[in-house]
Amino acid sequence: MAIPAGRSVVFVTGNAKKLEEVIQILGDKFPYKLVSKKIDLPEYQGEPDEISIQKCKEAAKQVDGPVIVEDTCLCFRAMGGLPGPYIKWFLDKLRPEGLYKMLAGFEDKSAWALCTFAFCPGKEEPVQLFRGITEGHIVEPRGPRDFGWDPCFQPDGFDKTYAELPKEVKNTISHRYRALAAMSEHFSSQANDNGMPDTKKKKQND
Ligand SMILES: O=c1nc[nH]c2c1ncn2[C@H]1C[C@H](O)[C@@H](COP(=O)(O)OP(=O)(O)OP(=O)(O)O)O1
Ligand SMILES: [Mg+2]
Repeated sequence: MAIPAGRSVVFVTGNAKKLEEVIQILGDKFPYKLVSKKIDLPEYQGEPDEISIQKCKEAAKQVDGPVIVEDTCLCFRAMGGLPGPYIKWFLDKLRPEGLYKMLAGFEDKSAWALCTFAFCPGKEEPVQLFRGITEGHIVEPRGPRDFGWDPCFQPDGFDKTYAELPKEVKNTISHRYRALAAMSEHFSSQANDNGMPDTKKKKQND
């Protein structure tokens, strides 16, 4: 579903750190103006895709226009993917230390972070999903405490936790970066199809 180029899209989130990363990652790569709106949407239950669709439909209803929402899961392999979408409550009660201790009885400390962006052009319209996954391990917390479970997630290929990594590094390998790359790519090619200049096509025709 296309929206006219130059139009704005509302990113609905109650999480200021999420918003900060989205702005840093997108830079000027996104063809629409992103306007943020702080609404604490309900924490739905179910499979990640279904949660993101419900969350996005509710946002579109409240905003009554094009919206984007995002939902983040932290999934422990030894626990069949849990806490997954319920990580917010686990983090809230257990802090990163407790998340690490949850895996004490398991040899497998591997985990993946899943980010799902959902876009809906307006209420009663279908929702489109864009996903990003980063694999890693749950470790004893290290690094600054300014963003959620970052201190206890160490992405594969690094000896630092998300919290210890410079923001510029996290933002080029993260679950959020990957999901945003998929979404940006989709909208950029769509913007091109809608008459915006496409340098590649032009060159081929020259
Ligand atoms: O990159 C991240 N690094 C560390 N922690 C993170 C990250 N991304 C989300 N988080 C935390 C926030 C919340 O405790 C839970 C996801 O829950 P989630 O519902 O997606 O976020 P939220 O309720 O804070 O904001 P929103 O209003 O967009 O739903 O994991
Ligand atoms: Mg939430």
